[in-house]
Amino acid sequence: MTQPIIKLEHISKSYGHGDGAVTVLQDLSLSIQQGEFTCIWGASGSGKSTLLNLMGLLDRPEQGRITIKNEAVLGLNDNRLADFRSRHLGFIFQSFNLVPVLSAQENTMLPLQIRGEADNTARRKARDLLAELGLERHLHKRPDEMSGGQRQRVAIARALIGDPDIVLADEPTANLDSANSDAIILLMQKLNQKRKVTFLFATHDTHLLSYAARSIQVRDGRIVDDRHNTYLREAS
Ligand SMILES: Nc1ncnc2c1ncn2[C@@H]1O[C@H](COP(=O)(O)OP(=O)(O)OP(=O)(O)O)[C@@H](O)[C@H]1O
Repeated sequence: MTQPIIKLEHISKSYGHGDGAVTVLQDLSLSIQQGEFTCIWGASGSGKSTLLNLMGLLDRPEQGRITIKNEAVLGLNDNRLADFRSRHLGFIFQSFNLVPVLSAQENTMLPLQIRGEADNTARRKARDLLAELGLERHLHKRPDEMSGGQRQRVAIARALIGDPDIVLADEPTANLDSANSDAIILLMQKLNQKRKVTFLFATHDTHLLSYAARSIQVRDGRIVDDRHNTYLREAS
């Protein structure tokens, strides 16, 4: 088997200090292969967001090793960590996290502008990607002029615009109705297959498990089940 794109080894994470400390993840180890489409699921409070935040380098564990793309990332200082994150990782959040005063196109091009890419190149790439996601008629709309499903598509475009190796999505469908939830997961699945981007999404919605090639169940900060899905639901 090839080297995993993400490797967590004996990770522990707690919040708070002293007597008030709560251990959320305990001695957790996990490997994700390049190109996998994985769902992390479990009840509210089981530790899914904490796990995703550690893999996304948004937080650090007290113990353990994290290796992403062969880099021992916990050894990086904050600047190099931020640089690694912007080059290799994309994020999608349940509340979309779009900038309210910017259009769909401007929201999408933001990560490229932060990287210093020329404005007209960033604008063109954002337009092409939004068109690929079916939003060609909404380029100039602000988030409050779009539906929840459309906003989440813009958020997906923003996560993908920088060509990340890995996209991490925390409850990406929590604010969507069930038809839009299915459509968003199918879109992520299609992008995973077409672009070979590694996708991980966290959910408490077991209905979405059938779309994931691999599902990992977390309970009380531990992995209690990890399986590959042989009857994958795909777009027809
Ligand atoms: N910043 C924090 N400070 C203190 N406790 C926290 C913090 N973040 C999370 N926790 C606690 O850690 C545990 C795991 O939380 P986490 O958000 O990872 O779970 P989750 O499975 O993603 O839940 P949800 O589906 O509700 O988002 C919970 O008991 C939560 O209360």
